Amino acid sequence: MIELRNISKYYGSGQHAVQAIRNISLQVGQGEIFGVIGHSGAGKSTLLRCVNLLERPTSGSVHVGETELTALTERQLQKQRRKIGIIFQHFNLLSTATVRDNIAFPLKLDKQSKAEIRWRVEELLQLVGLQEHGDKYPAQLSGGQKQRVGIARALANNPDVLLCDEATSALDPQTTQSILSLLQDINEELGITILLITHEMNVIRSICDRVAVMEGGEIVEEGSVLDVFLTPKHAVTQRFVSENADKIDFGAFKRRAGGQLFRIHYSGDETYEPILFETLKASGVSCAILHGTVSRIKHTPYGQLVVELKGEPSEIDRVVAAMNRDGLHAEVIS
Ligand SMILES: Nc1ncnc2c1ncn2[C@@H]1O[C@H](COP(=O)(O)OP(=O)(O)OP(=O)(O)O)[C@@H](O)[C@H]1O
Repeated sequence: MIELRNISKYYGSGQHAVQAIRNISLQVGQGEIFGVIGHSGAGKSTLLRCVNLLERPTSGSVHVGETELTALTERQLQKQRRKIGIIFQHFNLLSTATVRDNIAFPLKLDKQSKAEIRWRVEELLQLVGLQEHGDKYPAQLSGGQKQRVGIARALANNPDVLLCDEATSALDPQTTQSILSLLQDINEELGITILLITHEMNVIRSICDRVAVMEGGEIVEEGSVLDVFLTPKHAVTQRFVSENADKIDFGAFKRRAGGQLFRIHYSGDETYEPILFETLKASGVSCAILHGTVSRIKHTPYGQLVVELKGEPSEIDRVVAAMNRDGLHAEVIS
């Protein structure tokens, strides 16, 4: 649905030119939620704005659906842009217009009839859960409600693609989750492809299918969220993941004499299988659980245990090998 081919972007020229994007190629499939994560200045906003040509790449081509946007005239581009909705960190609402008028704005630009606009605005208000607030002004709304207006406005022309520019960065954690759920519902129910940029791993973990990690204008790592989150390879990715992972203070665990510490990871179906219990039952090894979590990466459960195993070393080796064979990932800590 979205394809960026070898795009580079310079701001300015000559000695003072800044290269914000360095030869990036990226593909986002239809119906995917694709996240781009990076620290401030990594080039995320520039990348996102290149997708609808709010920023024109200095070189390379941008394709959305069947159309190469970089080959269009300004007039043709205006028409194609209606198929690409965008929402912003600071909502960008018209402060002097009501919620209804904000949502109606792109429909008026599209010269739709008054009756059509009225009908569509009510439908969108319902979709984003703002039926009661249509006559209010943005200043009378909470941050989460303002972003719902932004989403309704972005969806007004039935776009194929929704671009989200740090859409939850100005919101508290609870409101963030409600907006992320709304985006996920929109993706699943309307089939809209979503490309979002964020500096929060939590956003990626909650709703994205795939992720690209940006640093210095380049993509340094890309893959399914599950793979990137569970086995991050690049140092930048590892930092993002560790900021979001639950911290374990290994020094705090009281050990029994002769005990050995292991960390056990699990994800997907294995999370709900009694593999640990069954493996231990058949052995002479005892187990104390010192720490445990089950979380979710989008729809996939994953988690980790820290356990202390005690028994004959050869029996412990056998237990660990059996767990690894049966779908857990056990590694010795000490
Ligand atoms: N309009 C501009 N003119 C000149 N330089 C710019 C412009 N916009 C961005 N840059 C520079 O391009 C680089 C990438 O910026 P960009 O805003 O794309 O990064 P970002 O990852 O989105 O950062 P942030 O999260 O802080 O917005 C930075 O070095 C930035 O200073």
